[in-house]
Amino acid sequence: MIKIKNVTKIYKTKKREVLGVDNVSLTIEKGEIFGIVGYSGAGKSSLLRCMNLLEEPTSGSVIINGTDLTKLAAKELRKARQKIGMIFQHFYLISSKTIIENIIFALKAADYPKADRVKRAEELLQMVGLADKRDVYPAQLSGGQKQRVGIARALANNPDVLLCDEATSALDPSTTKSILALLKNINQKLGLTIVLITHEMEVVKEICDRMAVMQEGKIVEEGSVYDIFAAPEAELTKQFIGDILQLDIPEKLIRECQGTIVKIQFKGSKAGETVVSDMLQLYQVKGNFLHGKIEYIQEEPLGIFILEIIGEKDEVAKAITYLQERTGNAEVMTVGY
Ligand SMILES: Nc1ncnc2c1ncn2[C@@H]1O[C@H](COP(=O)(O)OP(=O)(O)OP(=O)(O)O)[C@@H](O)[C@H]1O
Repeated sequence: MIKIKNVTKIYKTKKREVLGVDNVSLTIEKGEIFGIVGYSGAGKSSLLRCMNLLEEPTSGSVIINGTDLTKLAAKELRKARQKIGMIFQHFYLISSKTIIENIIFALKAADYPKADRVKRAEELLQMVGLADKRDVYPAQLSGGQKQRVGIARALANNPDVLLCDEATSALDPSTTKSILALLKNINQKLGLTIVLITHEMEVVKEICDRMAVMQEGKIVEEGSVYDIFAAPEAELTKQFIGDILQLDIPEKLIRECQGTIVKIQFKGSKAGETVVSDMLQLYQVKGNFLHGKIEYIQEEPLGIFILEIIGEKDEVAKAITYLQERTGNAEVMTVGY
């Protein structure tokens, strides 16, 4: 559906050249929600804006539904762009127009039949839960409501793709959740492909199917959100995930532990299994839970527990081997005995 092939974007300023996107290739399937994560300056916006040619790639191609946008003449490109909606962190609503007028404006720009514009705009407001705000001005709306208008406007022309540029970064956590839920709902109802860029791993965890991590213009890791959370490979990805899955235990508690401290990670259905109680029955050891949590990613559990194991050296070693075999992911943090 979206194929990015060897896209490079170099910005030429008076003094120097800046490499925004560095030879990125990426395929995003129809109907999926794809997240691109990275710190500020990583090249996320540049890459996203190359997807609808708001930024023209210096080299490489952007193929959407089989059409290479980089090869289109201006008129054809305008037409192709109508099938790519976009929402922004700062909404960009027209302050002198009411909510419905904002949407009608977008319909007009896309040559939507005049007689049907009001009906279509009302339908869109209904879809984003703002039917009652039809005639108010943007200044009278909260940030979350403004973003809902932004979404309605982006959907005006029945796009196939929705590009989201830090769409929730200006919103508080609970409004963020409601906007993400709306995006997910639209994705499922309309089969819309959504690409979002964010610096918040929480956003990706909440709604994305697959993701890529960007650094210095390049993609350093790519895969399903669950697999990346369960086993991140790149150092940067580990940092991002650490913010969510970090289990901090006070130093004092670690010092006071006599046993061996082990961190265990459970994937999928194993998160609910009785691995630890089985281990306690099989080996002459005692166990204390020091910390633990289960995150649900794509509705699949990913559990992390920190456990103190106390007993004779050999028994502890056997118990740890057992945990390793059962979970595939048991890491000794400090050795006790
Ligand atoms: N119009 C421009 N002119 C010159 N350099 C630019 C331009 N736009 C972006 N850059 C540079 O390209 C690099 C990538 O920027 P980009 O905005 O794509 O990153 P980002 O990951 O989206 O960061 P942020 O979240 O801060 O926007 C940065 O070094 C940035 O300074």
